[in-house]
Amino acid sequence: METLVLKLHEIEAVKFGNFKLKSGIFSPIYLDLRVIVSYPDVLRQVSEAMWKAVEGNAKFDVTCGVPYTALPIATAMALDHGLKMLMRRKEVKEYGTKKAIEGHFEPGQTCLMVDDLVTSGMSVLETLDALNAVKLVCTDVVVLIDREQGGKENLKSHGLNLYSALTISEILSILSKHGKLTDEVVKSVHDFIAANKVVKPKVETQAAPKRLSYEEKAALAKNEALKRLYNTMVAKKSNLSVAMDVNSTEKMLALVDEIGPHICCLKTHVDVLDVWNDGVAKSLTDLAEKHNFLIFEDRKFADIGNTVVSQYSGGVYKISEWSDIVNAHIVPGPGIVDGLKQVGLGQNKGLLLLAEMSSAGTMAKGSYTEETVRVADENPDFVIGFISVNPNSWTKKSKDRSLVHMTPGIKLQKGGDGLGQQYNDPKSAIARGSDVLIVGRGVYKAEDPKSSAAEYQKAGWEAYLSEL
Ligand SMILES: O=c1ccn([C@@H]2O[C@H](COP(=O)(O)O)[C@@H](O)[C@H]2O)c(=O)[nH]1
Repeated sequence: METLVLKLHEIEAVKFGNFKLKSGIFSPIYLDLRVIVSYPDVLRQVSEAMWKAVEGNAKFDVTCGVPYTALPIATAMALDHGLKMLMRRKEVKEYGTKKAIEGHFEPGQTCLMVDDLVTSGMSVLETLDALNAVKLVCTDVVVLIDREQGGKENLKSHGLNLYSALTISEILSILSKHGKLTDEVVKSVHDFIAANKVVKPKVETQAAPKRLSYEEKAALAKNEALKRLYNTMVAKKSNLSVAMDVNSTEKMLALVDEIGPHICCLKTHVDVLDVWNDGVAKSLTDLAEKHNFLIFEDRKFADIGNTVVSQYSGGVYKISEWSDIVNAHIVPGPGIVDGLKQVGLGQNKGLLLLAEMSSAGTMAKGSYTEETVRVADENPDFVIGFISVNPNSWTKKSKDRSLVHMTPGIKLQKGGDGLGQQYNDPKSAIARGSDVLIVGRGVYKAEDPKSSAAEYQKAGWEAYLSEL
């Protein structure tokens, strides 16, 4: 440790003088660990010293560097000890994945936070918030230097154990022993530290808002179809919606009868069927009654208000007569919601807005997704929720916690279909804030669609219960 401290002093990562801090106060010591990236031997010694401080004390699945100074340190530690590492973004991008935490992990895994130094613990607590928001569990933090200004106590009060390779007192005593500091400087630093203890960090952690149960959402719901959906989910212990995208009407009806007991909602694409008439519509609504599920026609309306009125209520399909839920893009502007509402509200129907899509390269993201929240908030009587993929990353902007998130692109095995579809497994989708999982080929193309529906029902429901 002596060699490391002398080296840190030599490269001016630890400096003594009279330094104006961000807070405006003057400090006789200044720590600038950013410079160690220019000294690979020091970087390795630092990461090794930190590893020794935490090794055997903390149990964890992954590590996460606190941006920015600690990122190279965490990387060195990960490389030398074969640790899985995550990175926190300070600025969440408006494009791409919009992830605050980069890297692969599973919700519920434990994460060791890696920082360069701790004063009050504020930056660690900000990272803790970001990690907790994606359901990572954190109990331990490792730093190179504890400034002994109250950070350890503050972190403890948030349930975090702090491990440090060095304290300011140890640095002072090593440098003084080697004649690098006068007694006067040592005393001024001790006095400064004692006089500048930070008892409580100014930023309190924001616990991730508790997820509402389906019963709680039902109680808040302002729309009849939405209330019915949640009540059905609770009664059947199912958050599964099957997308029955087969072309044969006969096969569709037979399969729906088989899987009916396992679903809360059937999703249809009426325009892919080979036969459609009032009799088929009647068979479908009879099955919905027999097995107690709602019907969601995935029509994805995208026209002006006047046109969608006809598309929803008229034509060959007369969608409003047999479906409980439809969906729409907001590309045309709010007039599309007004048009659909004119038809559906009086008949207790509900509308989902396509906030995100599961397909690669989707344009439904960023400010477009956020605009759907605004449109939903303006129509609480008719808009019942969203087609979404990663709702936890943007729903904080919504006032209405009753809204439902229905997520397509679900399969027990992650992957794609070669045509842009991107699959997530039920557990990760629910952890990202989804309420209803939409499964198509995973069920209707399975060897035994009924068993497959039962399997997805169980996986989805267990994932939901584990989040409460
Ligand atoms: O973003 C979206 C919106 C809708 N879908 C529809 O969901 C199903 C998914 O079927 P799989 O066979 O499970 O891929 C299908 O009806 C799509 O039209 C979607 O996938 N993504």
